[in-house]
Amino acid sequence: MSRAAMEWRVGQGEDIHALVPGRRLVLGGVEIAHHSGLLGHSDADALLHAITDALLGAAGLGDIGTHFPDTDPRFRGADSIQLLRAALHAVQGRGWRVVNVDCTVCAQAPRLAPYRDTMRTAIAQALGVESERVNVKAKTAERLGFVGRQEGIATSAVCLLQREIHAD
Ligand SMILES: Nc1ccn([C@@H]2O[C@H](COP(=O)(O)O)[C@@H](O)[C@H]2O)c(=O)n1
Ligand SMILES: C[C@@]1(CO)OP(=O)(O)OP(=O)(O)OC[C@H]1O
Repeated sequence: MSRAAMEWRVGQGEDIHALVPGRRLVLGGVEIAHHSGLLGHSDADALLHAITDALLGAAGLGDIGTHFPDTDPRFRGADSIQLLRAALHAVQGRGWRVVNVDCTVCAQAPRLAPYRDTMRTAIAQALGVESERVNVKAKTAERLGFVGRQEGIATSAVCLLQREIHAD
């Protein structure tokens, strides 16, 4: 008879994109009203990219650029929710389920607090988990550095995965 036990893995992700006029600002799968948006090959959703890397990292599956290269025209203008779902599919294929995700957006502006619950819901839906397993935080950079000058936005995320292992 085999005995079931659990194993856990933690993963971490980060991302930085430049803020430029004439682009949409999309964070956590949510479009945010602002005079500038993030520059990138995809929709440049830096929050979802950090979460995608955290998931892939926890499962030992490399990083977002390996799975979705920015030289591939299929990902030009891509909806990062779809990239996150594809990464989740790969992670789930190895038997992992998401325990929780915590993430931070470092942006001098705009104020993100009004969007936090919508982002949380969108991320949880993409991951197929209850919203209470996802947490979204926002920080300014106290006007310091490239984030403080509103030249870019930086993000970070951690993710915990869990799976059953069978010991004979
Ligand atoms: N873009 C942002 C940045 C911050 N917030 C909220 O303000 C709080 C204080 O931020 P500090 O950087 O001064 O520590 C932070 O905890 C967030 O709730 C925000 O909404 N949008
Ligand atoms: C998402 C991808 C693919 O379109 O491109 P970007 O939107 O430029 O994002 P980045 O975080 O620089 O790298 C991951 C990519 O390969």
